[in-house]
Amino acid sequence: MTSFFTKSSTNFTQQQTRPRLAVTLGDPAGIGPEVVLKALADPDVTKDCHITVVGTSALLQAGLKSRLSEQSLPSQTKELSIIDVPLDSEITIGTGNAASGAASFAYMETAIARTLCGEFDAIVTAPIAKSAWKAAGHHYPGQTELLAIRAGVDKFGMLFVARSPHTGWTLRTLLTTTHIPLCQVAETLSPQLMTAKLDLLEKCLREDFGIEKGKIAIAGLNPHSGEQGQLGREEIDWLIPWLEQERQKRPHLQLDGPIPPDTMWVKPGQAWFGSGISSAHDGYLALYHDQGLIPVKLMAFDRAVNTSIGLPFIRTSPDHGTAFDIAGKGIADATSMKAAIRLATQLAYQRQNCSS
Ligand SMILES: NC(=O)C1=CN([C@@H]2O[C@H](COP(=O)(O)OP(=O)(O)OC[C@H]3O[C@@H](n4cnc5c(N)ncnc54)[C@H](O)[C@@H]3O)[C@@H](O)[C@H]2O)C=CC1
Ligand SMILES: NCC(=O)COP(=O)(O)O
Repeated sequence: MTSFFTKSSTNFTQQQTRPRLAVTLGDPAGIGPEVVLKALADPDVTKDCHITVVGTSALLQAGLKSRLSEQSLPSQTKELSIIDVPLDSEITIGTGNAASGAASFAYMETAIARTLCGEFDAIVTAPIAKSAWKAAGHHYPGQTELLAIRAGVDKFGMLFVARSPHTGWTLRTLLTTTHIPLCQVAETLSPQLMTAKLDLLEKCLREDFGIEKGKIAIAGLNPHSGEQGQLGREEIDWLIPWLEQERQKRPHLQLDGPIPPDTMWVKPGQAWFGSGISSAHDGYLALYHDQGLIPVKLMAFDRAVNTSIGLPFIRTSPDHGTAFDIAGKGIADATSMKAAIRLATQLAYQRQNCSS
């Protein structure tokens, strides 16, 4: 199995228990059911974990009967373990709306409640449409925030993890702010928020990826990190002083920054495509959604995994969305969903190792 881990072993032993994963179907009008079925048909993805699908059984049956069944899929849904969440209203494939939003929200609530009761070690979520949740009356910026609220945590993060198929190097990008309008980014960023995210990233590198003395790159906000105040003052006013304080507090870490946001991605790009792994960082702290996710998706759209850190359980998800434009056509690529299941499995084994 492809490993996301740089140092720790991923050779699972007989003594270890296969992690129990709840896999939600996401928005049923999107490609979620398709990528879940395709992932579950791959024995390399399923061999080290026990998967229970949380979603609408009838949808999976329909998926198996449709042209999706021309692909490699589990031969029958009875081979799958499913928690059936029936639909209240009919779904139109390719159209996210109140009905599809109500369904994907119900899948999440079911998976979260059962995980909090101890039934699962991890939740793997297929994508939802935030607008469909809103249409159904559920006002959350996304699944990450719902998970954090239900788990009762206020310090949590959205981390994207991807392993290069070219070099084996792993890109880890944490977003400081996530689903807010761009015009609110500067006012939302603060030294306190940055410290909270750095705490999460340091802990995650250490506990989940076995990296004790991490090298972390921190982006600037403005072009050229403000060009000494000429192109924006956030770096001078608080980002550089904050970073200096953090360097004193965390001498075991190498904290580089604020790195001009455009050039920050040159070294990871080289490490991803074939040169210069040694000068790349173990973690990248981006200040806002698109600053972090444009490079992630350029390098690794087909395989990056969105991981929620800071929760009392593991949660992973593919990096892509509902892809309504191709839903029902049988052409969705399940590589990122497979990577999400693999990473959840590996994190669960890693946590078993830590607690034994
Ligand atoms: N984790 C989650 O729940 C996420 C949900 N979304 C939601 O998805 C919805 C659509 O977002 P978009 O920005 O359009 O991004 P998207 O990822 O759904 O689609 C972008 C483009 O990539 C293609 N694509 C996406 N996944 C693919 C796959 N597995 N195989 C082949 N092609 C694929 C689509 O056909 C489309 O052309 C939005 O409502 C957004 O909020 C977006 C990202 C993550
Ligand atoms: N762009 C990332 C994203 O939309 C993740 O959303 P969610 O997993 O919090 O629903």
